[in-house]
Amino acid sequence: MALKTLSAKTAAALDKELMSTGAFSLDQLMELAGLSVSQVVYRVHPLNRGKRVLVAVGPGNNGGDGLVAARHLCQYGYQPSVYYPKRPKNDLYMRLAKQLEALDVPFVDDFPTALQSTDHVIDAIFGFSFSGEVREPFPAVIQAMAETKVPVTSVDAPSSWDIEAGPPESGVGSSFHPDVLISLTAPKPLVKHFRGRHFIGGRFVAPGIAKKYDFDIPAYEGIDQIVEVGPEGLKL
Ligand SMILES: NC(=O)C1=CN([C@@H]2O[C@H](COP(=O)(O)OP(=O)(O)OC[C@H]3O[C@@H](n4cnc5c(N)ncnc54)[C@H](OP(=O)(O)O)[C@@H]3O)[C@@H](O)[C@H]2O)[C@@H](O)CC1
Ligand SMILES: [K+]
Repeated sequence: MALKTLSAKTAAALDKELMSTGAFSLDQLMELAGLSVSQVVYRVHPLNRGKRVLVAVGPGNNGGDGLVAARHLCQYGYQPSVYYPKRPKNDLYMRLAKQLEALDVPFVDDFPTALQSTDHVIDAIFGFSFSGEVREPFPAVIQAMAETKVPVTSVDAPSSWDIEAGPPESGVGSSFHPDVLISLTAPKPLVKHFRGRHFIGGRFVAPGIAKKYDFDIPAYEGIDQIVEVGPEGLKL
């Protein structure tokens, strides 16, 4: 049986609820989301496969998850570098960037060049609030991720895919098929077009909230922040 999915609209409503009646702060949710992303990378790409991880960071909370993941990966012994071309002047994102600077994590300006000397990529450009055509400077970044042979892990959604409909039929993103996807709290409808390794993360949802929004909390084991599920979100 396939796991239930959350539309973009429902995912945004759930996010709001977690931070209102759920009493979480955004920092808390992002920390746990980013921690789960770092655990996926550790699972699919252990240190002995190469320590260099390039993180593509977008302007919203999906990007914030990427910044948090970069920090945890650095603490695990990886050598992350961060491409972060659009930096909103928002206290939370500025603090996350500063925490990386304190760890001497390099920020790179040229994504396609950085891609030539990395072992793994994290796509934290857009999540459930993405819509429309990809705007500058991201089309070339998405294209580079589509063409590279380096494995790519996408956070919550393959960036440029429509949250409901999946990959665009033509143009930017139409040939972007990441190797790994981590869906946060629950898969989005686009997952039916995804054929790689699929994980669920974001171990912070109370059963009452999952019931209200009609999705399943996966069976996390032990101290894991992630659960691997099968193609299309089928339970393994
Ligand atoms: N509850 C959970 O599970 C949690 C979820 N979390 C994470 O939050 C993510 C959702 O974050 P989010 O709502 O901030 O939006 P996100 O997807 O990062 O993108 C918005 C940015 O992209 C931009 N943009 C949009 N379209 C564009 C285009 N065509 N071309 C170019 N730019 C475009 C848009 O720009 P704007 O339209 O405002 O100009 C805005 O700046 C979610 O997927 C998950 O990863 C965790 O952090 C916490 C717990
Ligand atoms: K993404």
